[in-house]
Amino acid sequence: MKIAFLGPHASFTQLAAAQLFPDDELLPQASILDCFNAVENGEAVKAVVPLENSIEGTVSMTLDYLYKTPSIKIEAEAVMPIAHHLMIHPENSIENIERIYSHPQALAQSFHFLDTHYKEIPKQDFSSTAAAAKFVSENPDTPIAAVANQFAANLYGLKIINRNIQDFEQNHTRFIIISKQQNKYQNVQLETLGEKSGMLITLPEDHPGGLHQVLSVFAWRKMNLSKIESRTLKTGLGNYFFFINVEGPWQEVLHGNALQELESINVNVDFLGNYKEFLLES
Ligand SMILES: O=C(O)C(=O)C[C@]1(C(=O)O)C=C[C@@H](O)C=C1
Repeated sequence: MKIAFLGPHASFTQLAAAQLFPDDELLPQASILDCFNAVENGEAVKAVVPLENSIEGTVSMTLDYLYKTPSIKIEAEAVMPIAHHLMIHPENSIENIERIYSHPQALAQSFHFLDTHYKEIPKQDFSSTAAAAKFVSENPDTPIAAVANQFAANLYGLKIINRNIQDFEQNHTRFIIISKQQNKYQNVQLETLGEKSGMLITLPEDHPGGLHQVLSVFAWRKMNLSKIESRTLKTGLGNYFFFINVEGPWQEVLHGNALQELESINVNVDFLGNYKEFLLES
């Protein structure tokens, strides 16, 4: 089976995908959008993409494409510890470094470290941590560094200058498996952390108590929400959709009726699936 992931090789997303799909063919993609497109056009059956980080919060691109591509659902979540290292080409010296490249999430997760120790050096966004490491390895004559993981340093032959530069010790990223089927991904080798449902909700129009009405549908059924995040609809300031997680197994009648009740008050619901959350190794 073909599994797309945000590449290139040695990205954090690949480390997650390799643990979730050890026997499948992993297809590196240049961006999160390309991962969604690969699933949408059938080039890959599933994809692994980042959804949320414990320091930096939601990966907004993933949320946006979940909203924009209603045919794509979630099969599982997987949480992985994240450790960032600053690395250079072994022929270079850190004293000469003029620019630090990485994925915006990684630069943000290491912001205070980089600001304290390398304040004067400009930081530049790259499509992934691994792409930044690869670029550094391919340009030995350019005085640049990358923030990436240990596997990227090994694969691209880079020298680690500073280890574990993430600003908080507890740094975890939540990845999701997306696909067009509403299959339940199972894996008895991995530790299961829990079960939840994901949905995207759009309110009909702005009116007093609109969100309260939605929340009350969950509240009186004792459906526990573990996440609610608003994201701009891009149709004008103040227009949002909501990503909601409901904890626990899906109960057809009770929970199914909740969705019907939401639709009866003209709330648009895109149910993304009921799925398990797994724990991965770093
Ligand atoms: O750049 C990578 O290596 C990725 O896999 C992306 C990503 C992200 O978007 O959150 C994944 C995990 C880390 O949080 C940093 C970057």
